[in-house]
Amino acid sequence: MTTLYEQAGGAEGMLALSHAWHARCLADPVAAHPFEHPGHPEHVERLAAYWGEALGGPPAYTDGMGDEAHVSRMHAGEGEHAELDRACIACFDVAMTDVGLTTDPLRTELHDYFVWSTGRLSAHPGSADRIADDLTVPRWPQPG
Ligand code: HEM
Repeated sequence: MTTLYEQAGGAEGMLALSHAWHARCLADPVAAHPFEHPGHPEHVERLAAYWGEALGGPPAYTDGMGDEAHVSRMHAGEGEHAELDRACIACFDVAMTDVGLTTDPLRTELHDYFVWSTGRLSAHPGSADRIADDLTVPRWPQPG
């Protein structure tokens, strides 16, 4: 079976989508602020590696960049932010169009992955204290 990673253009496709999402967030009045502070200089590349791994590509993220506990903790403790989540999801949909991911079922699969992940990463609004060390990068589609 061809993975979503391959269908979306492999490493190059992930990088293009990550760039497009980041640019769309920065241009959005609601989604911009988390990304305006100076962050990791290779944020876009790291995000692309993570998405690729989650969508069936090689373990480019966990092979030296980080792990799921790190990603979960990075997004935890920010309080409730449903409006921000909706804005980031809308930016993701526009970013897919920007990079030519316009056909179904691929587009819907990627959208569903992003919505699901946003929900998971918003699950610890209070603090990162209860996030375990041994989490694995969740794959999409989920088995079963
Ligand atoms: C409401 C939506 C989201 C917001 C506001 C958000 C915000 C952020 C911020 C501020 C960073 C740090 C950027 C930097 O270092 O410059 C980050 C990093 C990251 N985010 Fe998100 N994020 C969101 C959704 C997601 C989703 C849905 C995923 C995965 C499917 C994800 C995966 C990651 C990864 C892998 C990193 C990089 C970790 C590293 O540097 O090792 N994020 N995010």
